[in-house]
Amino acid sequence: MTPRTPPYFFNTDHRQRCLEQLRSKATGLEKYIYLNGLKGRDPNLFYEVLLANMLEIIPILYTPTVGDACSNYSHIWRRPEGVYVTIEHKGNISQVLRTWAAGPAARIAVVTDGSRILGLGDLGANGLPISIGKLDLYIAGAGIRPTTTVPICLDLGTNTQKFLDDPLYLGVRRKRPATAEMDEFMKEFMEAMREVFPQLLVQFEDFSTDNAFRYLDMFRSQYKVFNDDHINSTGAVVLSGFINSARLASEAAGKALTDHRILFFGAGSAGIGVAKQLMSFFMLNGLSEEEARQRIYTVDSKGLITADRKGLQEHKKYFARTDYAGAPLTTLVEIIEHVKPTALLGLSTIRNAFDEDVVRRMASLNTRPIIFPLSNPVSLCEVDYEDAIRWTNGQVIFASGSPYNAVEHNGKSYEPGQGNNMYIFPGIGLGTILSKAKHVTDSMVEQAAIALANSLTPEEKEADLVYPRLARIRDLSAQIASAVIRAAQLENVDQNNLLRSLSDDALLDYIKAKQWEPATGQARL
Ligand SMILES: O=C([O-])CC(=O)C(=O)O
Ligand SMILES: [Mg+2]
Repeated sequence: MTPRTPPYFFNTDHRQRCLEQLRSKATGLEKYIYLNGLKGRDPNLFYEVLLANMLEIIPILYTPTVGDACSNYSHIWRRPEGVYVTIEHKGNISQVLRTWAAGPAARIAVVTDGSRILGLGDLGANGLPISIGKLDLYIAGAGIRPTTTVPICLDLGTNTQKFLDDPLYLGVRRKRPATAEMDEFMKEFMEAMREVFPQLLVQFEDFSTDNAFRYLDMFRSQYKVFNDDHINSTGAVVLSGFINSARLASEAAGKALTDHRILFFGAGSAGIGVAKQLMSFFMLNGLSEEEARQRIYTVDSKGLITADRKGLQEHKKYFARTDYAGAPLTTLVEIIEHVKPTALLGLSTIRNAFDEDVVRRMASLNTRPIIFPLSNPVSLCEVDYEDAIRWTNGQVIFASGSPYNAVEHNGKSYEPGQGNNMYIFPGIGLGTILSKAKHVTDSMVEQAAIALANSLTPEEKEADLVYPRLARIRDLSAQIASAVIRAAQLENVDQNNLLRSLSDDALLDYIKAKQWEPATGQARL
């Protein structure tokens, strides 16, 4: 028998009680566990509390605390809350997927193989919370119905010995398979996904970078799929923040937008992927591809990447400089002196790589230096916001991958930007779902970035922000979705003709009307 709701429930606000319980927890991880329990007990209430308190709760369910949740998942695990497809399921993957209740109603899956969770490396089966956290953002941020979401972790083993030795490790106790075996698994997986969830959009998340590129290439024209990391969403979100930052910096310096020079610290496929996306900034401002390429410099652990370096990896060749022939430039300060960048972007996962010397050099070269330390979570960030503000006397235009609080400096309050893909992927997903697009194209991603850049309110511009306030994420997601839908229509990949006949205003209203809301406390009782 279900116990009766106690009478006091009716005249007190249980959401307030939940918040108090949440706030009583001492650590981020405890807060995560509390929220997870709440979601298990009463999902509707969980989403009500989340929607009303997004700024407080998103950093717990998502970056940075989700990083701790993943690292410790085998130890904090309470109940099944997603699909594990393991390497041992090969041959039977569709049967495993059928165990998820959504079935044909499913619209969106976030799929990780746990091999590169944030900047934390190979976490194996502990990666599932990243899929769950992203889907909670789809639900809260874009208004996707919770019952149509599918969090998936592909458990193919892990190469992290610590987990293989952990008696409580949740995953399959083996090393990761060779490429050919994994490719076969992925092909069966994608085919099974289509069979079981015919309307599904798949977001690949935190695959190790080589695989991220390979699987996107392999599946993109066949299935509805995109990559949330540097290849698609992160590139788009950085492009968007850069468009607004460059405007602020150019206004302050009285220089043309095309004069910017961007230095990328970190030339893994993340750095190179974002660099390629940032070329659109210059091309949107009228430069040729070659001119755009010339405005980008890349740095790896050996220093400035030049074309004459022996044994240069393939993915680093495109941006390798041919205009420098001196002795190799190895320290970041030296490189900054040589390049004179207007913007410094970090995708290195090296904590504090942008030290005082580096930041002060950037400030001495630029009235308003653009500094984006993008590595996640905070423990891997290249520079803390407070330091960047102090060392530039408040002049820095800053966006980090992980969230920072506002900072007081000389009696003034400064707000950081968060250049995190969470601004973009909910809108890309919503637009793709509503337009019933067959594929997610580059142009849909680029238009999402431009829509985000254009979404600043006069008040946000006045406050010098480069990203809109996260509290508006539902509205932002609707605007982004609208741009994504129009791009899908232009490329003829959409399959919802009704939307073609709508004016822009009517389309926005249509999108907003589709956004799911949890029932309010009163309505549920
Ligand atoms: O999850 C985040 O905060 C951003 C992201 O996709 C990553 O760092 O891989
Ligand atoms: Mg990611």
